[in-house]
Amino acid sequence: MTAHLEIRSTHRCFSGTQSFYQHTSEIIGLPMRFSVYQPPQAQEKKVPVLFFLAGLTCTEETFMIKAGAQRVASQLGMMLVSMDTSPRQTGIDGEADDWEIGAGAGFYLDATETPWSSYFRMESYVTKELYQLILSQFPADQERIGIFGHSMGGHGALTLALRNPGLYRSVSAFAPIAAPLHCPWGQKAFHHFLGNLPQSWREHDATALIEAGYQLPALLVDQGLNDPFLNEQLHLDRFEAACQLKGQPLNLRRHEGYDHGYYFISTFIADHLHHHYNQLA
Ligand SMILES: N[C@@H](CCC(=O)N[C@@H](CS)C(=O)NCC(=O)O)C(=O)O
Repeated sequence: MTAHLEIRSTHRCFSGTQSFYQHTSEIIGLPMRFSVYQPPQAQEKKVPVLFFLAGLTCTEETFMIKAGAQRVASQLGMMLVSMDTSPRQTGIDGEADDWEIGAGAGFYLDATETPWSSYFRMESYVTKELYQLILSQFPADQERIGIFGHSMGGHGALTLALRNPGLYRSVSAFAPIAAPLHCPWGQKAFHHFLGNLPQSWREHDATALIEAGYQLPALLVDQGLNDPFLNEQLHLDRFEAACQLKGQPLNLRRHEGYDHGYYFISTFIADHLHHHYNQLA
């Protein structure tokens, strides 16, 4: 069955097309929004696809507006897909009251705890429904699909790729929440969404998954050293140590002076697109 897509807006961009969509998600049970950049090459053939998972407080627009990724995506012929960071207007009490949990903060996992479990199923949404929708309704090359993300979305990119071997053939991250078991953002999200089950927390922690023997394609991770969240929330040192221990290839680049935001991301976005392009070749 072909899902009905409402086109909210569409724009010519670097000879390709930037569009914003809404559809009724079967997995979430509510309308969801996502965005797609189709490079000019997509008019003639199937192209590689990169899913970008954004961070706390972001929407399906943030990456497309702020990262400046379309110029290089147009040159390389890569499709870009981004999605909202959570279900919205679920009716769950207090859903939008706290920017660290709930609306804008779905953490790319399937909640098992009430009341969140009724709607907050971002892992299944991203890895199953949206993935299949992009393959079935866009000129996407199913052999060349990658994933990347920022902060909460960096955590999402790493964990979804780790938990679904073979689904994404290239992976990278900007300032990811790399060991959520050990930081306030992660502990709060896991407590609300997964309850107090230590094993299920470990199954959504990139560092713990690497320690448990899960593997990824060669990784690129960029991190600003002027990022106010680095020490308390991101814990890249733990992730780096796990990768070294397990022989996981990791190119972790630490950049003096850069902070957590999209000025940092836009500076290094071209390197990420080239990383994915080469991995997917
Ligand atoms: N709202 C938070 C900041 C949240 C934040 O930094 N979000 C990051 C992702 S974790 C982001 O990408 N924000 C959107 C933006 O920079 O445009 C605060 O005021 O401290």
